[in-house]
Amino acid sequence: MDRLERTPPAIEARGLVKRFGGTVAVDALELRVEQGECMGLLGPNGAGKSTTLELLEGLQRPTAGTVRLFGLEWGKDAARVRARIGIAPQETRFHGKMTVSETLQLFRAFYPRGLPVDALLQLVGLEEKRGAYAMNLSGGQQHRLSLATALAGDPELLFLDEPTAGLDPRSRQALWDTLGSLKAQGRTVVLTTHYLEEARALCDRVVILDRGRIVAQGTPAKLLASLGGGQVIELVASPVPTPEVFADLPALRSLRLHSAGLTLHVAELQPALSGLLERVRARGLTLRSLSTREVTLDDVFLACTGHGLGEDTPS
Ligand SMILES: Nc1ncnc2c1ncn2[C@@H]1O[C@H](COP(=O)(O)OP(=O)(O)OP(=O)(O)O)[C@@H](O)[C@H]1O
Repeated sequence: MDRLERTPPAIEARGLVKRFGGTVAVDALELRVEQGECMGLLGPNGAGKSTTLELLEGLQRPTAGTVRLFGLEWGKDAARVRARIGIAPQETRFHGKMTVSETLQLFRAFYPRGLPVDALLQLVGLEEKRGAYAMNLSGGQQHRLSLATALAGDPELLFLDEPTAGLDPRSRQALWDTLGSLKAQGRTVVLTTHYLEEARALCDRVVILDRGRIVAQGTPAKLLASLGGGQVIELVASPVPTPEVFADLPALRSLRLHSAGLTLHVAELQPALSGLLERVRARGLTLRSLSTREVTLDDVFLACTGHGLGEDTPS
């Protein structure tokens, strides 16, 4: 028996499909997450991230396909699977008249084994709020409490649906630190996010979904490298230049005309910028704005799908 047979993956989904009437939310998804891995699901609104998560969590039944967690199937071994996972949904409503500590005692009681309330409070940095009513916590503290409830059963596998949505940068960084230490403890983490920096900071692997399908996956570094690195130039000029004006630009990799102007992906900045300014002058164009930046995961997404991560899935 080889090592992989003895250590089943934390998650193995085969041919996963979820339909809601005529909408195919998840479309023939194949997914494997190794134990100890942190995997991020990225995609625009409506891409199927939450539905995928809920299928993996056993909260929804797939229309077709199978989900195995640690080699166990939801249909056959639900109790054993449930004891090994923790779920922090996109929104958690806590009982307003229960304190943080009482809330955690309640969640802890759902599991035959797990972490003591004090350890949970410490893990998420809520020790000082143990006596506060859950309804009086700030947004960031509520996210922390949600994470603590997901940790109550000391899970090996954590599912987090947009764990830092709506948080200010400081609270987000604090939660990233907590998630970093949970990863360091060897827990497997699957999270959905709209924040590219979050995926870069936390995830060993990123899966980009669009219309329920995987359009790209790999380490954040590998995904960025798939575009060949380089830089992006954003340009607005009047009159609006046609793409042909820059088609023979030195070091040009790709070019896209959109409502806000032109986006050019270039291998090297200096020759591209010199060539660009020459063409602007030669055509008598007036530059309205010009900026450059590193290639981001959004550019990878754009290259895969033709639309941006910040946009809704086109219907
Ligand atoms: N219970 C449901 N009934 C009908 N359609 C649904 C249901 N849940 C999800 N959908 C549809 O399935 C598709 C995928 O939705 P899902 O919530 O999984 O996307 P998402 O990527 O998580 O989006 P967001 O980033 O906005 O949370 C969407 O078209 C959505 O309208």
